Amino acid sequence: NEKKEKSKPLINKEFAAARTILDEMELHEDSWPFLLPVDTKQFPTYKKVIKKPMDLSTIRSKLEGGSYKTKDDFSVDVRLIFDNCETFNEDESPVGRAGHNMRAYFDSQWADLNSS
Ligand SMILES: Cc1ncccc1N[C@@H](C)c1ccc2c(c1)OCCO2
Repeated sequence: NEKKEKSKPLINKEFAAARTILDEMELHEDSWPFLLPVDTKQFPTYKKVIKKPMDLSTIRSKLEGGSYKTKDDFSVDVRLIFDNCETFNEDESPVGRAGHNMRAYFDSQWADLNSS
């Protein structure tokens, strides 16, 4: 029977690439809704509706803290931000639009990284 494939450690090149994409996303003008965890006192229904909250500061802590074993683990958390955004926000709202813009930006950066 197949030995379970252990996930590879996030090698330095992958770590550096993920960090660069994260740096760029934090600087994007549309990142403001995603910089910090959603304040559940400000949005009391958020915790009930969104089962796995995620934001850029949490991803930063996980990346710097070695929580991601592969660059794809990192991308799963990034996409979770935008999926949560679509669940909770109207497409035509400021936050909804920002989420679509940020997802498109990430997808483009991610494609470049994976084509290089
Ligand atoms: C990504 C997201 N999804 C659902 C709800 C909130 C948020 N973001 C917060 C930062 C946020 C986004 C927009 C805001 C705000 C806070 O506070 C008041 C005015 O508008």
